[in-house]
Amino acid sequence: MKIVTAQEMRDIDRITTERYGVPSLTLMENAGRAAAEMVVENYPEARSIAVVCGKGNNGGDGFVAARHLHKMDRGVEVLLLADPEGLRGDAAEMYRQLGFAATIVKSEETISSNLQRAFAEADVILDAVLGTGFKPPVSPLYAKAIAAMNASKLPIVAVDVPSGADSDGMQPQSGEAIARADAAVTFTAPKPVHVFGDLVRGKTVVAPIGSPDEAIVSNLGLNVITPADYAAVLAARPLNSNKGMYGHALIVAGSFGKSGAAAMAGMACLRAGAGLATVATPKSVLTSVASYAPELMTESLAETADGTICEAAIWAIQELAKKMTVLAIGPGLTQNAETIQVVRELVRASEKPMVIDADGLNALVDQTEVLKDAKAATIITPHPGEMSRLCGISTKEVQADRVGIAKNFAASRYTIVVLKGDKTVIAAPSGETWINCTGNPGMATGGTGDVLTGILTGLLAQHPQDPLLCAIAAVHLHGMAGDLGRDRVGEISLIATDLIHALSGAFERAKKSLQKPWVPLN
Ligand SMILES: NC(=O)C1=CN([C@@H]2O[C@H](COP(=O)(O)OP(=O)(O)OC[C@H]3O[C@@H](n4cnc5c(N)ncnc54)[C@H](OP(=O)(O)O)[C@@H]3O)[C@@H](O)[C@H]2O)[C@@H](O)CC1
Ligand SMILES: [K+]
Repeated sequence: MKIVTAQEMRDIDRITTERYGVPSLTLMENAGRAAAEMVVENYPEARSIAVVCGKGNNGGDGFVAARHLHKMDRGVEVLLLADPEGLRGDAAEMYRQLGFAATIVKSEETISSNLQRAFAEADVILDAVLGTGFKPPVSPLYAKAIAAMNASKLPIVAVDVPSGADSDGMQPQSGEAIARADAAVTFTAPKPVHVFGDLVRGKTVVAPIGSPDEAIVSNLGLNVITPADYAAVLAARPLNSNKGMYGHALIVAGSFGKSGAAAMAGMACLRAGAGLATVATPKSVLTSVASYAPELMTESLAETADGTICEAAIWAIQELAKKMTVLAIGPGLTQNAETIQVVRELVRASEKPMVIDADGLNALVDQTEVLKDAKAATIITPHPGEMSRLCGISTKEVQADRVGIAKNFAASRYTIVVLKGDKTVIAAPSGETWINCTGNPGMATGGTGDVLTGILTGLLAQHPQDPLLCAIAAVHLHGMAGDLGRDRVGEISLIATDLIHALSGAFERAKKSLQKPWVPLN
């Protein structure tokens, strides 16, 4: 789904009205109704809602939401931070249609006490003070309203953007003049703040309000991953399926002391739906990898004195690869000099799509040109530290421009880059760029990268012709599995195998969300 700027959103709304004949009042009606429905769905127990409205169209959405909440038998108090005579256009019309009296709160002296009084009787606040039309700094009256909302203990649902936030901001935002938000409902398409702002603690959803897909254009060149973007990966299988239809993945991984990385990648690959998964691993660790799960096939490789894959194994791996649909290389390999040579040779010679991770990437430092000459599609999955080594810059520099660095590398090395971390960036050689919003800090634990490699390889085994589709699906589902695992065991206790166990739930959640009118970003 495209990310659009505030100005692009205004253009989209205008074009929807002018070219497609959808009245702007209808857009506002749909937006406000979606906001009301979001409140009821997220807080079904809430009986009383305080709707705080500014004087622009964001406030207009608030009036519509208030009318619908009232119809849904909720107690509603509208707090209008302006003179009703000052309302214009659609907002003025929706104010007329409200059907009950609003509380006018426009004095700086009394606003705090007025809002406190209203919030004492409410269960939820709907924040419709400022949306995409906000120009900093926040006026003193609105600042007091935002401070009162933030000081309350109530959950806050943001209409469009949290009030006081910069819709177009590409970095995390914070500050007293920005409303905190526990959920947000935005319209038509997300704005940069919804993806990069780190302002909404819970769910952010995008509600379609009437703009056709053709009207949604953006020059930002950034997309956020939603299940609809990888629906092909979620499709039901034909009844006459056999395992040969879903690919055979070869995962070259593991070393003495790091058999778990190989096992986890293999199991995640199977759970992602690969028809068959074979883990090729040094001879001395084969038994521990194989004992992890009976479904996993294993191949024993010649090894160095340190228990890592040795150069003599290259021929065997290449022979194995001939029978495979896709390859993954990297988890738990170590940086043994001989093992590095194995990686370089495999990447150079592979004729099958390939996922390269972890020590597979470390082996390519100063050798990244080899990616450019690869015979088949490659997907690399570096964390910021690995990316910094590949690019020869500091991790800080990588983190300061994650999108730019990933895009440049993808375009210059003809590889798909999955730059991991909070808001994983996926960049394709074509310039197409995606951002992921699923996942949580609990996933900062050993092995979650191996699980991602496994999921990605498993999807690639099934869709070897579309590596970008597999990359966006794998990253989104991996984050979702992390969220489901977190919900079960908590952020602190989450470990990588929890993600493997939660992967089936992630598939189900993604499939279910295809049926819903609102598109969840996280
Ligand atoms: N057809 C559409 O367009 C649709 C739009 N939709 C909705 O409209 C929203 C955008 O509406 P918008 O453009 O009216 O801007 P909005 O966010 O309400 O803020 C502007 C108001 O705030 C004021 N203001 C500005 N800065 C300020 C400050 N620092 N401190 C204090 N005040 C400040 C500014 O005052 P002014 O500067 O004009 O005096 C003006 O009154 C969008 O987010 C979505 O929710 C949906 O209904 C779908 C259809
Ligand atoms: K708002």
